[in-house]
Amino acid sequence: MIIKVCGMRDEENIRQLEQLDIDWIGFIFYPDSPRFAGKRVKYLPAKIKKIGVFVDQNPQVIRERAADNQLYAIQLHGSEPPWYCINLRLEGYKLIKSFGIDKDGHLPNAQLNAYEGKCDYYLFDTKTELHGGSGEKFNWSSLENYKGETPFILSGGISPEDADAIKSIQHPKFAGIDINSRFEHQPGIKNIEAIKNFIDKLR
Ligand SMILES: O=C(O)c1ccccc1N[C@@H]1O[C@H](COP(=O)(O)O)[C@@H](O)[C@H]1O
Repeated sequence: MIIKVCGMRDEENIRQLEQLDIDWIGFIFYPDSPRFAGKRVKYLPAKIKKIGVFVDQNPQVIRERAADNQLYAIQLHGSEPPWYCINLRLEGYKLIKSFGIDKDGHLPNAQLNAYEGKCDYYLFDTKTELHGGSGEKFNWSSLENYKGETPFILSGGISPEDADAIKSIQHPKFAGIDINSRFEHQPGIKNIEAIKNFIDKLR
């Protein structure tokens, strides 16, 4: 299972996180986020794959942030259309496209079909007025209705109490989790002890 910790921006906090057994670290390059990492992250851990989060931004900005921050993948949280994903993938980027699921757990099936084959991963987040980072969960039982081919990352309000529920997810396309605001002291500053305990329960 891929474990991604998102919304990092503080050098000391990143250095602490890199000691843990995580796979991906996420940096938010959307300036309106309280977790905005700036243009260049101050410290880039060598052994962890670095993911850049963007919201309806100019592809040239994505190219610059990707080059400056050694990004492994681009995570899109806006209304970027399928062709936008195709073009970035043609340039060689791995692509993660986020989809908002409403709290009742209705999957946006027409949208998911439209992006099939155009992304490396889908990311299922809770649909709110924010683009992400709401700390709110959707109804995970709806995941069993996902019949697509693209592997998915589960996101949206995952909290330290969720380890057992995550371990019980059996879906063949379940690839990993993305944790964020529920593991923070304040936006962008993670509670390393809470993340460590959570990973110990998951692994
Ligand atoms: O966290 C943010 O501020 C943010 C802003 C804009 C787009 C995405 C953002 N974060 C992503 O949101 C999900 C869910 O986070 P949470 O667990 O509900 O806090 C996660 O994938 C973050 O990468």
